[in-house]
Amino acid sequence: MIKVAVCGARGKLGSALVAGFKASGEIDVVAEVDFGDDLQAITAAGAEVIVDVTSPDAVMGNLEFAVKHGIHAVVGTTGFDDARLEQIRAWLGEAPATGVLICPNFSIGAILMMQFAAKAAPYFESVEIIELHHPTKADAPSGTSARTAELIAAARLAAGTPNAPDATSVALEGARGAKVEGVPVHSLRVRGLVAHQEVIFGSVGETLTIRHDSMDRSGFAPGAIAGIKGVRTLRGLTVGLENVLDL
Ligand SMILES: NC(=O)C1=CN([C@@H]2O[C@H](COP(=O)(O)OP(=O)(O)OC[C@H]3O[C@@H](n4cnc5c(N)ncnc54)[C@H](OP(=O)(O)O)[C@@H]3O)[C@@H](O)[C@H]2O)C=CC1
Ligand SMILES: O=C(O)C1=N[C@H](C(=O)O)C[C@H](O)C1
Repeated sequence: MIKVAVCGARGKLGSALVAGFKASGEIDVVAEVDFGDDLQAITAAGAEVIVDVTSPDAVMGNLEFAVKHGIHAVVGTTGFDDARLEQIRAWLGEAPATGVLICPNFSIGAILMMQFAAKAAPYFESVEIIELHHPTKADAPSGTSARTAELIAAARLAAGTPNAPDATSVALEGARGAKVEGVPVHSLRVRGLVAHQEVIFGSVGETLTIRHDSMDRSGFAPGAIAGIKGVRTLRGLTVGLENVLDL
């Protein structure tokens, strides 16, 4: 049994993960921490790994605590940028035996969707992403869509794929989405949705749409467990659950 503390344990994702971890028989949830709770509960319980699923406002403080105490961290919280990643690397420089694994998406299906999108990316002229989420989400675009755009852009750059055609010369602000590494990302926030994404590719005469749907947050638990197992062998900062999966 791996001793795990969950930060954000009473949230939508956190409560689903705690239930999944307890049902797995592989994870011992030794601390369930939420807003206002003392982080010392994590060290007192002897946690080997912290799973952070809080908010963009809270996650950096929790990670600083984890790294300072030499506790590995698996991060489901989104809203990261280069400056935040650089800060985490700096903390980890002082804790060379500790690993932090940032997972913009824990769902195995979403990881495969991103991999398939990266594979398809050089073969089409156009690519745009639509991400659809519940309206209580803090960050836009989603961490998954930003990561997908980065993977697509890297694959197109490596293959020498030209920029996508776009004749737009007059547009309302936001009409063409947010550009992440040059890939337009369109964010929808709709009551009733959980987490969904479409990557739409096109060339003359054909399109390819790759879609993933999270219907229930229980679907995030198996990937989070793989992250917990994997992070114990990692050192430093790793971005992407695919790095600990045998895909
Ligand atoms: N990687 C993945 O696969 C997924 C990632 N996410 C990401 O996970 C994060 C959480 O999402 P979701 O569960 O929907 O959000 P919720 O708001 O439902 O849950 C967040 C929880 O964290 C608590 N919290 C806030 N600050 C702290 C703190 N300092 N210490 C401990 N707990 C704190 C909140 O408390 P309070 O409500 O009192 O503020 C709340 O209970 C988001 O960043 C989201 O994008 C979500 C789903 C999947
Ligand atoms: O906030 C959510 O709900 C989700 N957040 C993650 C993201 O920003 O990509 C993962 C998933 O899409 C659910």
